Amino acid sequence: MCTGIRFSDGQGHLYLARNLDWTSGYGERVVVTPTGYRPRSPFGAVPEVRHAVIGMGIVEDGTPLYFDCGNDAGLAVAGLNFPGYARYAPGPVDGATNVAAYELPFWVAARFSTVDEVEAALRDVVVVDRPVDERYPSSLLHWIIGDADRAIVLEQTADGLHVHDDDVDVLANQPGFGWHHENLRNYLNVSPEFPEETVLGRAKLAPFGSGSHMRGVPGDYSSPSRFVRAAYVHAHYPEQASEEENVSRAFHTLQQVAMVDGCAAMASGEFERTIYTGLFSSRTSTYYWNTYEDPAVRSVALADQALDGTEPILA
Ligand SMILES: C[C@H](CCC(=O)NCCS(=O)(=O)O)[C@H]1CC[C@H]2[C@@H]3[C@H](O)C[C@@H]4C[C@H](O)CC[C@]4(C)[C@H]3C[C@H](O)[C@]12C
Repeated sequence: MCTGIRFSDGQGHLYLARNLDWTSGYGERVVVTPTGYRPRSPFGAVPEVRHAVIGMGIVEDGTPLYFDCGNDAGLAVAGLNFPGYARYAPGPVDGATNVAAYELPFWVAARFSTVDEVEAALRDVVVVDRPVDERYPSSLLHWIIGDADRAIVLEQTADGLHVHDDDVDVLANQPGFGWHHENLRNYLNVSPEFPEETVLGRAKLAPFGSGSHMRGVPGDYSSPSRFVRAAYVHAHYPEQASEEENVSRAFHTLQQVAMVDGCAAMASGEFERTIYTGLFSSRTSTYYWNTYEDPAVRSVALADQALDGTEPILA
């Protein structure tokens, strides 16, 4: 499973981070796409690269396939599994902006600067089931898209394309965002406060300690539970000022919903684990990540790459 979060430092910078939870990786690396790259966009949705893009992904036959990425304008996006709900058009629709499912993150980051711009462009968009090749059929995803001000969630289901205002800045997997948001109303009782001593019959009861009012925040790895837990931790994390503090914030928050080997099997019997945690910071246009095997955080800054090239760079 996967979980994504968006936040800001209060100084106009975006941080968008995600866990990628799966049984194994795809050989993903940090991929930088320079503005000189000429996209082979199947329906012409990405005619050019207006903004240099950095994120985690693979490069298939010269085409960058991003799992999550950000751009030099401070906009970022992450794709999370949405099986059972995501439904793409079987082919391009006349008069629409047809975006192949695999290029959706790239379409966002290469073309736009703000969530407002993406939201306006989405009015004409149809997400199309056009795989990049036979090796990689379209993945069934939904997407969180964020800038320094806000986040939206994009879901294309049987009844069309939906854009949700993500006012909790969190996304997990199934079911849809609307369900997850409504479900938060089951958790109005949880808070970070230290509980008052209480009286039950003739007994005076004191709390066991701090965190007692968090009782009820679900601890399991299911998507609804991760959504609630991430929303709780994320909403209560105090705003941070420096880049280092915000990087620390992202990794600590996502650690709360990270999957540990051996705990949650898929139908195949293989266990899911957090393959990597990735973070895009618009303050420094840097991608930070760590992996299940190596928890040390590494980083690649866009500014250190040759941004005048014509091919995606495996950084
Ligand atoms: C498996 C990843 C999602 C992880 C996740 O959300 N798991 C949830 C598990 S569960 O259902 O809720 O049980 C997704 C996220 C981004 C996806 C990749 C990106 O979309 C880029 C390409 C797109 C190609 O069509 C398929 C390969 C691929 C390289 C995708 C493989 C895979 O589907 C990825 C890596």
